[in-house]
Amino acid sequence: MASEGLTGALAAVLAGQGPSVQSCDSAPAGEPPVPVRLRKNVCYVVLAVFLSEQDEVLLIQEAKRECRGSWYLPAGRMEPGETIVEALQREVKEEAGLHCEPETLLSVEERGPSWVRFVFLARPTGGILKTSKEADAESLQAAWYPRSSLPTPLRAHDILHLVELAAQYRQQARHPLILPQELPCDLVCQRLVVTFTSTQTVWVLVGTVGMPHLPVTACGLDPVEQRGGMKMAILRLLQECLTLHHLVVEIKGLLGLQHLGRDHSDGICLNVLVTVAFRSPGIQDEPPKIRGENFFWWKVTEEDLQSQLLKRLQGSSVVPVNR
Ligand SMILES: C[C@@](O)(CCOP(=O)(O)OP(=O)(O)O)CC(=O)O
Ligand SMILES: [Mg+2]
Repeated sequence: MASEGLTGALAAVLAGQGPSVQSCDSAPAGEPPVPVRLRKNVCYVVLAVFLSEQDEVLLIQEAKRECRGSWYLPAGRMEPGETIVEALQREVKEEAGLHCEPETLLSVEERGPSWVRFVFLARPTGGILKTSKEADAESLQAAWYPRSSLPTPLRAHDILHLVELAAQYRQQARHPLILPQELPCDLVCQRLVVTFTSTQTVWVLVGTVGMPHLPVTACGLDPVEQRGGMKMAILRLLQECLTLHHLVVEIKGLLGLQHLGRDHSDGICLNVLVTVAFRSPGIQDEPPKIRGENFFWWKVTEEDLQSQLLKRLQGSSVVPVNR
């Protein structure tokens, strides 16, 4: 992929899209990564934050034995064969009685590659709010509560931060609207936009195996990568080409997310913005040296692309992961 191909791929990723994953530049040592299968070796969860113009939050009252009567945001585990948005709409309909449309990803949480939760800001588009008369195994009821006085008990307090994220996003959108791109993927993997910046110049790490491309790292489902979280796969790829001990690596967050779900393609590709910088202060005009032939630094010279990338970097204009 000559520079115009790379330019197109980077522009697509910055727009929340991106090419489908053809291969990986880094994978866990040993066995080739096993294809992911929902409800077998990976669990994906969807969760919706509805925040009305009156600053009210939609909560559901849980019916499950282990948390019966407690309140939570509409959320649930994805089922095989559905897209992420279909899962969100199904869970909201089952638990709150409403039809909805997602507005944007607000956050992605992961406890290693086998458990990933997609948090959306969403808006109701119809349906009838579920009352206690329609209580069933999915939920006892749903109700709107002022954000300043949510009901108790809550199933878990992790939703308080998510409600806050929604309120902040409504107040000032820190990133563009980002929704999953429906593209098939067999693995849990991450496409990296690894950047090095120096006085308004930005370089991006490019993989050279095959056509030049934005590098992709496969996440392992083994206990080591589970414990370390998805950042392990990013650090593994960077260690293969950079001397990390004199660099600071920061995983900024998501630019996009690719998943299909239909036709047994349960994998996901997270498009992740990463920065590398030298630990020692002082202006370093050139990016760190790359070991081997499998990667190079591509100086982004196309003006519009460079300014888009610098803007995203300076504003941390990404979907937070585990934050
Ligand atoms: C897993 C949660 O994020 C909540 C969503 O899972 P549910 O227990 O509500 O699953 P469903 O029965 O499919 O609705 C809570 C957690 O501890 O992660
Ligand atoms: Mg649920």
